[in-house]
Amino acid sequence: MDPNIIAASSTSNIQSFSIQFHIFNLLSLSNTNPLYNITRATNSENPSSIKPFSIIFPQKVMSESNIIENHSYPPIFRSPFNDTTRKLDLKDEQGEGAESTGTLDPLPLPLPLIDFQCLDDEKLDTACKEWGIFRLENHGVPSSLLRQLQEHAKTLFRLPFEAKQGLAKRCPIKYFWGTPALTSSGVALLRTSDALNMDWVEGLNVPVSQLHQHLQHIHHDPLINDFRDLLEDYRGHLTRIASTLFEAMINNLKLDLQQVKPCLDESTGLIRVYRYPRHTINEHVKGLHEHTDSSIISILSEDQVGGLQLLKDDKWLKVEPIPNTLVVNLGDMMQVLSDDEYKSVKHKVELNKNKERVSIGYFVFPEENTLINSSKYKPFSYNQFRAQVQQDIKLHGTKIGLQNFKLPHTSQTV
Ligand SMILES: O=C(O)CCC(=O)C(=O)O
Ligand SMILES: [Fe+2]
Repeated sequence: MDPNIIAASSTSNIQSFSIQFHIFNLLSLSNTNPLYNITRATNSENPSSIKPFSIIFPQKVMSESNIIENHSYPPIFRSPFNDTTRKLDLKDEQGEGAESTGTLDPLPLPLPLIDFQCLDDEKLDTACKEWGIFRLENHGVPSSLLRQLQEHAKTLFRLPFEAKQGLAKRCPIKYFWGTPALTSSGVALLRTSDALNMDWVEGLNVPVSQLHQHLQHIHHDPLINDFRDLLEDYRGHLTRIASTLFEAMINNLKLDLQQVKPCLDESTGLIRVYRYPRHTINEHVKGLHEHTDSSIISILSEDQVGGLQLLKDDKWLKVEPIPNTLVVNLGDMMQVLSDDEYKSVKHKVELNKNKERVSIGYFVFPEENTLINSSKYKPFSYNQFRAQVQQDIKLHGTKIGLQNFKLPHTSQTV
């Protein structure tokens, strides 16, 4: 057994008593019932199975910040409290788990670097064809804005889980966890209770059109007001960046900009703020499982922890975080628009063993009812595509995506 593990239920253990007392005090600061918070964690999906406070607590994660972090996580992510994860821990002890974030720890490979101030069309075209993802520098988003967004996001994520779940009322910022696949009202589409198959991520979903509508409302929590203002500022920058990149790509593809303009509809923009918990279990647990984005363009800013990986030539490659740069990837809709010349890149997020990670994604889509024409796919609207994806997730637990729309004579995928 791991020597760092103690039984917190042992009353003779002075250290464990002081930890219980400390947790009690910390959680009493919030409006939630601290005992409820702790005991409920024994079975997150079934609150009726509340058990007394009797947990195994690894000493190495006992700092104050860890305790705050733990009670802010969705219960199933609080690994020391969780039966499922104990089973997984045992696998680790038996050598089946891995110390690293994957059995094959991929090498970092520099992404193509695009200078937004002097856009090089040829370089951009090659990056879109060969990679479907690139790094953007000199994008004009102030580093102070990126820093403030990260700081505010971290503060919000550290709120108790129950407080985050209550965010929804009269607020465009909605909390989710366990899957980023949401209905248009922001509710999780399908969340498995299986720890191995869920996405170990929690997030805030912000449709930018709603951000606009709520700008005049004063939320009772100044933290939310400030965060909303920062997001609005960020939205302005990202719509500018997305539309400039889109125009350059359309130009490179020799398409008629006027005709395809509705394929980038600013009002469809979504901002997703994610927190990935630290890695505590084994390499099978993912922050986000392998997927492609459904968007036209996705733009990511991240802290310095890292975890994003992309599939290139059948190999997983690590994306290294570089301060003040953005990572841009193309989504399924851009692949269709380009007749498969550009790639909707497969990617995933691995968890870090020691640190949690915060990233902020911006996703923009075609106008809902515009038909997207391509020689490789039957014509469809983004509305139809999204409905199909949602149906596939409900029926098969996973997105099938573009394969559903491919014309028979072009079954080769990129
Ligand atoms: O957090 C990240 O690095 C990636 C997020 C992502 O892939 C997504 O939201 O689709
Ligand atoms: Fe993604």
